[in-house]
Amino acid sequence: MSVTRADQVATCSTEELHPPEELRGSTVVVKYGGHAMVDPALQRTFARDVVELWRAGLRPVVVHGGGPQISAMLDRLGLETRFEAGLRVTTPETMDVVRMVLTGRVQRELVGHINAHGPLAVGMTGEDAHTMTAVRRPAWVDGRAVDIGLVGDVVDVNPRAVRTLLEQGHIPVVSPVARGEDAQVYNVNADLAASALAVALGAARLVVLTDVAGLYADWPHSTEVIERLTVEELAALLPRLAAGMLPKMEGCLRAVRGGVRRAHVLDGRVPHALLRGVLGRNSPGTLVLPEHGSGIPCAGARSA
Ligand SMILES: Nc1ncnc2c1ncn2[C@@H]1O[C@H](COP(=O)(O)OP(=O)(O)O)[C@@H](O)[C@H]1O
Ligand SMILES: CC(=O)N[C@@H](CCC(=O)OP(=O)(O)O)C(=O)O
Repeated sequence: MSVTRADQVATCSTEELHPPEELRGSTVVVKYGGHAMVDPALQRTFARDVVELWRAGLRPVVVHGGGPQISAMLDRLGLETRFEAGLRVTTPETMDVVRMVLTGRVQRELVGHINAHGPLAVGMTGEDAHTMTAVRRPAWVDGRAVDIGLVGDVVDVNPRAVRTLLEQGHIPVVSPVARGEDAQVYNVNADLAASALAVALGAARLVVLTDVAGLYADWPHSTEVIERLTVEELAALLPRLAAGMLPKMEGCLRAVRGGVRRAHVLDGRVPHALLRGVLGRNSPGTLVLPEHGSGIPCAGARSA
């Protein structure tokens, strides 16, 4: 599988990895998952890649996760961690911790790593300038709606603040917290927040960095990665997906259906996966494409 080839990007620069013409000036939304932030060195490499994309003339927007970091803090505080269908059951007490860890810690660290290269990154949350409006959502478990507390689904995005930052040459780093019409603050899954923002910004790409090589065709029994699939194929597969991949692939589906030209799930543990995924020609991972017939899930699978 192409993980070894992805490693080779460590030696590449944007001189060697030119953005395709159609990507110049385009917005690329990058979702950086908490599980991919495995060590500070990798986070610094990620930040450098984001800056390389910016230098190559693209307009990157980072939406970060932090699920494992939130769970670790809840554990330290003696609070329970529980997920339903890949979404955290969020009490008001949990919400305080979610907000504190995401915007007070994870976002600050990423902004710091990017700004080691210049005054580029500006951190914000979906609450700021009413960028994301959410409504309370249940989790669907075995066809049944389960109350999971203060979890929100983004129903409206006002991209003005993010656009202004992009126009001024900044790199927005967005925490997945949103405000409701009821002024309640909601915990939003980062994959779904990234997807909603990508659609509202008219992004050319949604890139999702996680801790696996892509969408496995038969997880957890095999590590065969589905290379590419269409939205129709993904919609058919979605009900069979397990937690973790469920919100991620739902986010990819919503993004491509909403006009994003491609969504790409990549292994964020591989150094420079982002640069290779956006600028390289034969990137590993799983691609979700709009056109019918551009991929067949299992026939397009390869082993990790
Ligand atoms: N079909 C699948 N293919 C790959 N990973 C899967 C699949 N189904 C469930 N998973 C799980 O989803 C996880 C990635 O989601 P998650 O833990 O939420 O990561 P992140 O922090 O990047 O959002 C993987 O580590 C794996 O355990
Ligand atoms: C509702 C919900 O589940 N929210 C997520 C928000 C963070 C997130 O999505 O982080 P990852 O991308 O690292 O999983 C949570 O509380 O964990």
